[in-house]
Amino acid sequence: MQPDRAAVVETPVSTLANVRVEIGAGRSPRAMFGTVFELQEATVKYGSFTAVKGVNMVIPRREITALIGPSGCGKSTLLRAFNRMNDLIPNAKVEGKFLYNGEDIYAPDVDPVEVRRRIGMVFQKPNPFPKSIYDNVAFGPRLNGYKGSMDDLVEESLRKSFLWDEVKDKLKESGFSLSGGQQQRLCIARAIAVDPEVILMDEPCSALDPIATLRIEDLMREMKNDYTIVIVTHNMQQAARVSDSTAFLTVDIDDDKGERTGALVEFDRTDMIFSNASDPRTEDYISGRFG
Ligand SMILES: Nc1ncnc2c1ncn2[C@@H]1O[C@H](COP(=O)(O)OP(=O)(O)OP(=O)(O)O)[C@@H](O)[C@H]1O
Repeated sequence: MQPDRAAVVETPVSTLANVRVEIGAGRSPRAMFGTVFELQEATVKYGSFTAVKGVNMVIPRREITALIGPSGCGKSTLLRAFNRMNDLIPNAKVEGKFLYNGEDIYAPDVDPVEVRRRIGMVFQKPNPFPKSIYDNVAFGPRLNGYKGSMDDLVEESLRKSFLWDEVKDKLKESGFSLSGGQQQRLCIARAIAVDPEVILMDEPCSALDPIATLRIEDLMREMKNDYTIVIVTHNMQQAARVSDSTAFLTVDIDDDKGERTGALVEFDRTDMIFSNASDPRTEDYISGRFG
Protein backbone atom coordinates (compact mmCIF):
# COMPACT_ATOMS: atom_id res chain seq x y z
CA MET A 1 0.00 0.00 0.00
CA GLN A 2 1.07 3.56 -0.48
CA PRO A 3 2.35 5.71 2.40
CA ASP A 4 0.03 8.10 4.22
CA ARG A 5 0.38 11.21 2.14
CA ALA A 6 -1.33 13.30 4.80
CA ALA A 7 1.92 13.22 6.73
CA VAL A 8 4.26 14.00 3.87
CA VAL A 9 5.82 17.25 2.69
CA GLU A 10 9.11 18.27 1.10
CA THR A 11 10.11 15.64 -1.42
CA PRO A 12 13.35 16.73 -3.08
CA VAL A 13 13.21 15.80 -6.72
CA SER A 14 16.95 15.68 -7.40
CA THR A 15 17.19 12.48 -5.43
CA LEU A 16 15.23 9.26 -5.68
CA ALA A 17 15.61 8.84 -1.93
CA ASN A 18 12.13 10.27 -1.20
CA VAL A 19 13.11 12.18 1.92
CA ARG A 20 9.88 12.62 3.85
CA VAL A 21 9.40 15.18 6.61
CA GLU A 22 6.67 14.67 9.15
CA ILE A 23 4.39 17.65 9.72
CA GLY A 24 3.96 18.64 13.34
CA ALA A 25 0.53 18.20 14.90
CA GLY A 26 -1.71 21.01 16.09
CA ARG A 27 -1.38 23.54 13.26
CA SER A 28 -4.20 24.48 10.93
CA PRO A 29 -4.26 22.33 7.78
CA ARG A 30 -3.83 25.15 5.24
CA ALA A 31 -0.96 26.74 7.19
CA MET A 32 0.66 23.32 7.45
CA PHE A 33 0.42 22.54 3.79
CA GLY A 34 2.15 25.70 2.58
CA THR A 35 3.40 26.13 -0.93
CA VAL A 36 4.30 23.36 -3.33
CA PHE A 37 5.42 25.53 -6.26
CA GLU A 38 6.84 29.01 -6.53
CA LEU A 39 7.30 30.62 -9.94
CA GLN A 40 9.79 33.46 -10.18
CA GLU A 41 9.77 35.45 -13.43
CA ALA A 42 8.73 32.27 -15.22
CA THR A 43 9.02 32.70 -18.99
CA VAL A 44 8.52 30.20 -21.81
CA LYS A 45 9.68 30.78 -25.37
CA TYR A 46 9.26 28.85 -28.60
CA GLY A 47 12.35 29.80 -30.57
CA SER A 48 12.41 33.61 -30.66
CA PHE A 49 8.68 33.86 -29.78
CA THR A 50 7.94 34.56 -26.11
CA ALA A 51 4.67 32.74 -25.37
CA VAL A 52 4.41 33.72 -21.70
CA LYS A 53 6.61 36.10 -19.75
CA GLY A 54 7.57 37.02 -16.20
CA VAL A 55 5.03 35.01 -14.19
CA ASN A 56 5.35 35.24 -10.41
CA MET A 57 2.95 33.11 -8.40
CA VAL A 58 2.72 30.30 -5.87
CA ILE A 59 0.73 27.06 -5.93
CA PRO A 60 -0.70 26.22 -2.50
CA ARG A 61 -0.32 22.60 -1.45
CA ARG A 62 -3.40 20.35 -1.53
CA GLU A 63 -5.55 22.97 -3.11
CA ILE A 64 -6.88 23.47 -6.62
CA THR A 65 -5.39 26.34 -8.60
CA ALA A 66 -7.06 27.35 -11.87
CA LEU A 67 -5.29 29.02 -14.79
CA ILE A 68 -7.78 31.04 -16.84
CA GLY A 69 -7.50 33.55 -19.67
CA PRO A 70 -8.22 34.11 -23.36
CA SER A 71 -7.04 31.77 -26.08
CA GLY A 72 -3.30 32.01 -26.74
CA CYS A 73 -2.35 33.66 -23.42
CA GLY A 74 -0.07 30.73 -22.61
CA LYS A 75 -2.07 28.71 -20.08
CA SER A 76 -1.17 25.31 -21.55
CA THR A 77 2.40 26.42 -22.19
CA LEU A 78 2.77 27.45 -18.55
CA LEU A 79 1.06 24.28 -17.30
CA ARG A 80 3.39 22.06 -19.33
CA ALA A 81 6.38 23.87 -17.84
CA PHE A 82 5.34 22.72 -14.35
CA ASN A 83 6.54 19.18 -15.11
CA ARG A 84 9.01 19.85 -17.92
CA MET A 85 6.65 18.58 -20.63
CA ASN A 86 7.96 21.47 -22.74
CA ASP A 87 11.33 19.63 -22.83
CA LEU A 88 9.68 17.38 -25.40
CA ILE A 89 9.10 20.35 -27.77
CA PRO A 90 12.44 20.93 -29.55
CA ASN A 91 12.46 24.76 -29.68
CA ALA A 92 10.81 25.40 -26.29
CA LYS A 93 12.94 27.18 -23.70
CA VAL A 94 12.18 28.03 -20.08
CA GLU A 95 13.64 31.00 -18.18
CA GLY A 96 13.15 32.17 -14.62
CA LYS A 97 12.54 29.69 -11.82
CA PHE A 98 10.02 26.91 -11.22
CA LEU A 99 10.71 26.01 -7.58
CA TYR A 100 9.09 22.72 -6.51
CA ASN A 101 9.35 22.30 -2.74
CA GLY A 102 12.01 24.98 -2.94
CA GLU A 103 14.06 23.21 -5.61
CA ASP A 104 14.43 24.39 -9.21
CA ILE A 105 13.06 21.61 -11.43
CA TYR A 106 15.17 22.96 -14.33
CA ALA A 107 18.45 22.65 -12.41
CA PRO A 108 21.01 20.49 -14.26
CA ASP A 109 21.00 17.66 -11.69
CA VAL A 110 17.24 17.15 -11.83
CA ASP A 111 15.90 14.11 -13.67
CA PRO A 112 12.88 15.16 -15.80
CA VAL A 113 11.47 11.63 -15.64
CA GLU A 114 11.35 11.83 -11.85
CA VAL A 115 9.81 15.30 -12.12
CA ARG A 116 7.01 13.85 -14.24
CA ARG A 117 6.44 11.02 -11.77
CA ARG A 118 6.02 13.52 -8.94
CA ILE A 119 4.01 15.89 -11.09
CA GLY A 120 1.55 13.97 -13.27
CA MET A 121 -0.62 15.24 -16.09
CA VAL A 122 -4.13 14.64 -17.40
CA PHE A 123 -4.89 15.90 -20.89
CA GLN A 124 -7.85 17.50 -22.59
CA LYS A 125 -8.85 14.42 -24.54
CA PRO A 126 -8.95 11.16 -22.58
CA ASN A 127 -5.98 9.13 -23.87
CA PRO A 128 -6.00 5.62 -22.37
CA PHE A 129 -3.32 3.25 -23.62
CA PRO A 130 -4.50 0.50 -26.01
CA LYS A 131 -4.46 -1.91 -23.10
CA SER A 132 -6.86 -3.38 -20.56
CA ILE A 133 -8.31 -1.19 -17.80
CA TYR A 134 -6.07 -3.03 -15.30
CA ASP A 135 -2.92 -2.61 -17.41
CA ASN A 136 -3.59 1.09 -17.98
CA VAL A 137 -3.35 1.62 -14.22
CA ALA A 138 -0.54 -0.90 -13.65
CA PHE A 139 1.63 0.40 -16.51
CA GLY A 140 3.41 3.23 -14.65
CA PRO A 141 3.99 1.36 -11.37
CA ARG A 142 5.40 -1.65 -13.32
CA LEU A 143 7.75 0.68 -15.17
CA ASN A 144 8.88 2.13 -11.83
CA GLY A 145 9.48 -1.37 -10.40
CA TYR A 146 6.61 -1.19 -7.88
CA LYS A 147 7.16 -3.99 -5.34
CA GLY A 148 3.81 -4.11 -3.50
CA SER A 149 0.58 -5.89 -4.48
CA MET A 150 -0.34 -4.65 -7.95
CA ASP A 151 -3.96 -5.79 -7.50
CA ASP A 152 -4.26 -3.64 -4.38
CA LEU A 153 -2.65 -0.64 -6.05
CA VAL A 154 -4.92 -0.91 -9.12
CA GLU A 155 -8.01 -1.17 -6.90
CA GLU A 156 -6.93 1.74 -4.70
CA SER A 157 -6.19 3.96 -7.72
CA LEU A 158 -9.52 3.11 -9.35
CA ARG A 159 -11.37 3.72 -6.09
CA LYS A 160 -9.67 7.08 -5.66
CA SER A 161 -10.74 8.05 -9.16
CA PHE A 162 -14.39 7.07 -8.50
CA LEU A 163 -14.22 4.32 -11.15
CA TRP A 164 -13.84 1.06 -9.22
CA ASP A 165 -17.55 0.20 -8.88
CA GLU A 166 -18.09 0.69 -12.61
CA VAL A 167 -15.14 -1.43 -13.78
CA LYS A 168 -14.36 -3.96 -11.06
CA ASP A 169 -15.98 -6.80 -13.03
CA LYS A 170 -14.30 -5.98 -16.34
CA LEU A 171 -10.72 -5.10 -15.51
CA LYS A 172 -9.43 -7.18 -18.43
CA GLU A 173 -11.51 -5.24 -20.98
CA SER A 174 -9.93 -2.54 -23.10
CA GLY A 175 -9.74 1.00 -21.72
CA PHE A 176 -11.37 2.07 -24.99
CA SER A 177 -14.54 0.17 -24.05
CA LEU A 178 -15.33 2.88 -21.48
CA SER A 179 -17.33 6.09 -22.00
CA GLY A 180 -15.44 9.38 -22.44
CA GLY A 181 -15.97 10.38 -18.80
CA GLN A 182 -14.93 6.93 -17.58
CA GLN A 183 -11.84 7.06 -19.82
CA GLN A 184 -10.88 10.40 -18.27
CA ARG A 185 -11.30 8.94 -14.77
CA LEU A 186 -9.14 5.98 -15.93
CA CYS A 187 -6.47 8.48 -17.00
CA ILE A 188 -6.71 10.08 -13.56
CA ALA A 189 -6.35 6.61 -11.96
CA ARG A 190 -3.30 6.04 -14.16
CA ALA A 191 -1.81 9.35 -12.99
CA ILE A 192 -2.55 8.57 -9.33
CA ALA A 193 -1.06 5.05 -9.50
CA VAL A 194 2.54 6.30 -9.60
CA ASP A 195 2.04 8.22 -6.33
CA PRO A 196 2.46 11.81 -7.57
CA GLU A 197 2.22 14.88 -5.37
CA VAL A 198 0.84 17.25 -8.00
CA ILE A 199 -1.58 16.59 -10.86
CA LEU A 200 -1.74 19.02 -13.78
CA MET A 201 -5.00 19.02 -15.73
CA ASP A 202 -5.27 20.69 -19.13
CA GLU A 203 -8.97 21.30 -19.78
CA PRO A 204 -9.81 17.81 -18.49
CA CYS A 205 -13.56 18.18 -19.06
CA SER A 206 -13.70 19.93 -22.41
CA ALA A 207 -14.45 16.68 -24.26
CA LEU A 208 -17.06 15.55 -21.73
CA ASP A 209 -20.81 16.03 -21.31
CA PRO A 210 -22.16 18.02 -18.32
CA ILE A 211 -22.82 14.95 -16.14
CA ALA A 212 -19.35 13.50 -16.76
CA THR A 213 -17.91 16.98 -16.10
CA LEU A 214 -19.60 17.22 -12.70
CA ARG A 215 -18.25 13.78 -11.77
CA ILE A 216 -14.71 14.90 -12.57
CA GLU A 217 -15.27 18.07 -10.55
CA ASP A 218 -16.52 16.00 -7.57
CA LEU A 219 -13.45 13.82 -8.01
CA MET A 220 -11.14 16.83 -8.02
CA ARG A 221 -12.63 18.12 -4.77
CA GLU A 222 -12.04 14.72 -3.18
CA MET A 223 -8.54 14.46 -4.65
CA LYS A 224 -7.31 17.61 -3.01
CA ASN A 225 -7.21 15.74 0.32
CA ASP A 226 -4.17 13.99 -1.12
CA TYR A 227 -2.93 15.98 -4.10
CA THR A 228 -2.21 19.48 -5.32
CA ILE A 229 -4.09 20.19 -8.56
CA VAL A 230 -3.39 22.83 -11.19
CA ILE A 231 -6.11 23.05 -13.84
CA VAL A 232 -6.37 24.98 -17.09
CA THR A 233 -9.99 25.68 -17.91
CA HIS A 234 -11.96 27.81 -20.36
CA ASN A 235 -15.05 27.29 -18.27
CA MET A 236 -15.46 30.17 -15.81
CA GLN A 237 -18.16 28.35 -13.85
CA GLN A 238 -15.83 25.40 -13.49
CA ALA A 239 -13.00 27.59 -12.19
CA ALA A 240 -15.42 29.22 -9.73
CA ARG A 241 -16.89 25.85 -8.66
CA VAL A 242 -13.73 23.87 -8.05
CA SER A 243 -10.70 26.07 -7.54
CA ASP A 244 -9.37 27.65 -4.37
CA SER A 245 -7.04 30.10 -6.15
CA THR A 246 -7.19 31.48 -9.67
CA ALA A 247 -4.54 32.98 -11.93
CA PHE A 248 -5.83 35.17 -14.74
CA LEU A 249 -3.49 35.53 -17.71
CA THR A 250 -3.93 37.71 -20.75
CA VAL A 251 -2.16 38.49 -24.03
CA ASP A 252 -0.14 41.71 -24.10
CA ILE A 253 -0.09 43.00 -27.67
CA ASP A 254 2.79 45.16 -28.92
CA ASP A 255 1.56 46.50 -32.27
CA ASP A 256 4.90 48.17 -33.07
CA LYS A 257 6.86 44.94 -32.74
CA GLY A 258 3.94 42.76 -33.85
CA GLU A 259 4.34 40.65 -30.69
CA ARG A 260 1.71 38.87 -28.60
CA THR A 261 2.99 37.75 -25.21
CA GLY A 262 1.11 36.00 -22.44
CA ALA A 263 1.35 37.57 -18.99
CA LEU A 264 -0.14 37.07 -15.56
CA VAL A 265 -2.59 39.84 -14.70
CA GLU A 266 -3.78 38.73 -11.31
CA PHE A 267 -3.50 35.79 -8.91
CA ASP A 268 -5.75 35.55 -5.88
CA ARG A 269 -8.21 33.42 -3.99
CA THR A 270 -10.93 32.38 -6.40
CA ASP A 271 -13.75 34.10 -4.50
CA MET A 272 -11.83 37.39 -4.71
CA ILE A 273 -11.15 36.98 -8.43
CA PHE A 274 -14.82 36.33 -9.12
CA SER A 275 -16.36 38.84 -6.72
CA ASN A 276 -13.80 41.60 -6.33
CA ALA A 277 -11.07 41.42 -8.96
CA SER A 278 -8.45 44.11 -8.54
CA ASP A 279 -7.71 44.53 -12.27
CA PRO A 280 -10.50 45.63 -14.66
CA ARG A 281 -9.18 43.21 -17.33
CA THR A 282 -9.94 40.30 -15.01
CA GLU A 283 -13.47 41.51 -14.42
CA ASP A 284 -14.02 42.10 -18.14
CA TYR A 285 -12.88 38.56 -18.91
CA ILE A 286 -14.88 36.74 -16.27
CA SER A 287 -18.00 38.74 -17.07
CA GLY A 288 -17.63 37.75 -20.74
CA ARG A 289 -16.78 41.21 -22.08
CA PHE A 290 -13.71 39.86 -23.88
CA GLY A 291 -11.89 36.60 -24.62
N1 LIG B 1 4.82 24.08 -29.92
C1 LIG B 1 4.66 25.37 -30.16
N2 LIG B 1 5.49 26.03 -31.00
C2 LIG B 1 5.35 27.35 -31.23
N3 LIG B 1 4.39 28.13 -30.67
C3 LIG B 1 3.53 27.53 -29.83
C4 LIG B 1 3.62 26.13 -29.53
N4 LIG B 1 2.61 25.82 -28.66
C5 LIG B 1 1.94 26.98 -28.43
N5 LIG B 1 2.48 28.00 -29.13
C6 LIG B 1 2.05 29.39 -29.13
O1 LIG B 1 2.21 29.90 -27.81
C7 LIG B 1 1.13 30.76 -27.48
C8 LIG B 1 0.43 30.23 -26.24
O2 LIG B 1 -0.19 29.00 -26.59
P1 LIG B 1 -0.94 28.12 -25.50
O3 LIG B 1 -1.49 26.92 -26.19
O4 LIG B 1 -0.08 27.92 -24.33
O5 LIG B 1 -2.13 29.12 -25.08
P2 LIG B 1 -3.47 28.81 -24.29
O6 LIG B 1 -3.73 29.99 -23.44
O7 LIG B 1 -3.39 27.49 -23.63
O8 LIG B 1 -4.49 28.77 -25.50
P3 LIG B 1 -5.89 28.00 -25.66
O9 LIG B 1 -6.77 28.54 -24.58
O10 LIG B 1 -6.35 28.40 -27.03
O11 LIG B 1 -5.62 26.53 -25.53
C9 LIG B 1 0.22 30.82 -28.70
O12 LIG B 1 0.55 31.96 -29.46
C10 LIG B 1 0.58 29.54 -29.46
O13 LIG B 1 0.37 29.70 -30.84
